[in-house]
Amino acid sequence: MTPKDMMAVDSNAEELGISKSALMENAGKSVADHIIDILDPCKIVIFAGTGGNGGDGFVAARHLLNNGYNVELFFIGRSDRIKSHETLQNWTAIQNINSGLNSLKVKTIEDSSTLKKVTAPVIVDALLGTGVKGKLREPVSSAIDIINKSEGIKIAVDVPSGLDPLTGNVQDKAVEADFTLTFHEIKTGLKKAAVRYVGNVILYDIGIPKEAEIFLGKGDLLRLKKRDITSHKGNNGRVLVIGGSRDYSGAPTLAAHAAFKSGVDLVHVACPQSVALPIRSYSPDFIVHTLSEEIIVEEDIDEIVELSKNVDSVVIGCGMGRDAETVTALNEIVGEIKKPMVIDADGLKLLYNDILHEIENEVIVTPHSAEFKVLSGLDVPEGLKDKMEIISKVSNENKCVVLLKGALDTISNGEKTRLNKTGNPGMTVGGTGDCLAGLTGGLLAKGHDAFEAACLGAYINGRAGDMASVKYEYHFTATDMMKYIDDAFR
Ligand SMILES: NC(=O)C1=CN([C@@H]2O[C@H](COP(=O)(O)OP(=O)(O)OC[C@H]3O[C@@H](n4cnc5c(N)ncnc54)[C@H](O)[C@@H]3O)[C@@H](O)[C@H]2O)[C@@H](O)CC1
Ligand SMILES: [K+]
Repeated sequence: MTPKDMMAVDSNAEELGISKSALMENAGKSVADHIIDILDPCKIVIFAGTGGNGGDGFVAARHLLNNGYNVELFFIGRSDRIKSHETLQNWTAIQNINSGLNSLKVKTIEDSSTLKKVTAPVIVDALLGTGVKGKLREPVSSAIDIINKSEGIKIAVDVPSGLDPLTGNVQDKAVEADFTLTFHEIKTGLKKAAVRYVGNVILYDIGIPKEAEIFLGKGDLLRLKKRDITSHKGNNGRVLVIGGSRDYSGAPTLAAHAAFKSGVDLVHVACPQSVALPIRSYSPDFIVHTLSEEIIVEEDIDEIVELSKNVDSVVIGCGMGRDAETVTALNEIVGEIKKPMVIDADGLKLLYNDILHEIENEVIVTPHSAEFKVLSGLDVPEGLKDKMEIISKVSNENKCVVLLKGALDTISNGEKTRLNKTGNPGMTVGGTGDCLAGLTGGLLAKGHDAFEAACLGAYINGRAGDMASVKYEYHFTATDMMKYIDDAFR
C-alpha cells in the first residue's frame, strides 16, 4: 500500500462515515495496547511530530496514562504547524490533561539543541509517518538522532521516522526501531526496508472497512496529477481520437471534447472526410485530420499510426461504424499503435478476439454488458463478487484494464478490482460512453496508469452525470453532462 493509497483510503473511510479521528484513536490505542502487553507500568518517552503520526503519539500517551504508565512527551515542532484537525484535537486533549494530577510531563521542543539523550524502558517514535517529504528538517532531524542514541526499546509508529514509506530507502537517517507498529496495511516501504530500521513489523487493524478500498470515493481524487505551473503546451497531455463514420460525427466529437475537459493540452481527431466538417465546426480547439473515405479504411492506417506518434494516448472506436473495411483497419491500427489506448464502443465490437493480449502498451476497454459479452463470450453475472471475479479474469486473460460500465461500474487490471457508484439512470442517454472514453483517454495522456485512469474516469464521468441530474433530473444530454466535468474534478 502506497502513502497515496493510504490517503485515499483514509478519505474514503471518512466519506463512508468512519472519521479520521476514529482512525487516529484506534491507531494510537493499538500502540498503547502493544506496550501494555509487553511491559508493566513504567516510564514511557514519546517523541511526537506535528502531523498525523504525532497525533497517534498523543493518543497513545492518553491511553498509557490511563493504565498507570508515566509518560514523558516531547512535542517536536511548533503547535501552529499542526495542520490536521484530528492531530490538533489530540494536542488540545494533551494540554487539557496536563494537569499535574497524573504522571504526564510535556515538553515542546522547537530548538533541537535543547534535546538530550533519554533512558527509558520504551521510547516511542511518533515523529514522521507516511507524510514525510524531502530532506529531514530540524528539529525532527536531531530528534531522530536522539532516539537512536537513547537507551530503551524503540517503537516506531506506522513507519520509522526518516524512512521512505514507499521505497523503504533512508535518504539521510532514520529511527532504528525494535518494533514498527503499522496500521491497516503494511506500507510497501516497510517490506523493502532494511530490518535494522523496522525491527519486528506488527500490523494493526484500525477500523477501515474493505469498502473504503474497493469503492471509489472522493479520496481517490487525491491521485489526480497536479498541473505543473512551469508546464508549456503539450506537457499536460495530447490525445488522438480515432472514430466517426458517415452517420456518426457526434461520438468522436463528444470523446474529443471530454478529453479536453480532462485538462489535456491538445486533442487531435482522425475521422473520415464524411464527418470532418461537422467535427471541425463544433470546436476550433480540435485538430482534425481528414481521412480518405466515408468510413475508416485500410489506406488510412499509415496516416493514423503516424499521427499516434505525436500524442500521449489514443481513444479509438467512437462512432466508427462496422463496415468490413473498418474492421480490418481497426485491428491493424490497434496492433500497430504503441501508445496507451482506450478502445470503446464499435472498436470493441470489431476486435478480433485474440488481439488484445498481443498488445504490449496499456489498453483500457470500456464495454457495457452487451459489448462485454461480444468481447469475452461471457454474460455479466448478477452477484457483485461474481461480477468482480469475472471482470478480473477477463482483464487478466486479455492483459488489459476492463472498465465494465453499468449502474455500478466494475474496473479491473487483473490484480485489483474496484467498483464505482457514481452515475445515475439519466446516463443511459447516448454519448455518455463517448464522454467516458474521452475523459479516460485524457487521464491516460496526463500520465495516469491505465487502472488509475479507468477508475478516475469512471468516477468523474459519473459524478458529472450526478451533477447534471441535479439540474436536469433524467433529461440531460451528454453535451449537458460535459459542462459538469470540471466541477466533478474539483
Ligand atoms: N492515513 C490514515 O489512514 C491514518 C494515518 N494515521 C497517521 O498519520 C500519519 C500520516 O500523517 P501525515 O500525512 O500528517 O504525515 P506525517 O505525520 O507522517 O508527517 C507530516 C508532518 O511531518 C512534517 N514533515 C514532513 N516531512 C518532513 C521532513 N522531511 N522533515 C521534518 N518534518 C517533516 C510535516 O510538516 C507534517 O507536519 C500516518 O503515518 C499514521 O501514523 C493514523 O492516524 C491512522 C489513520
Ligand atoms: K514514526
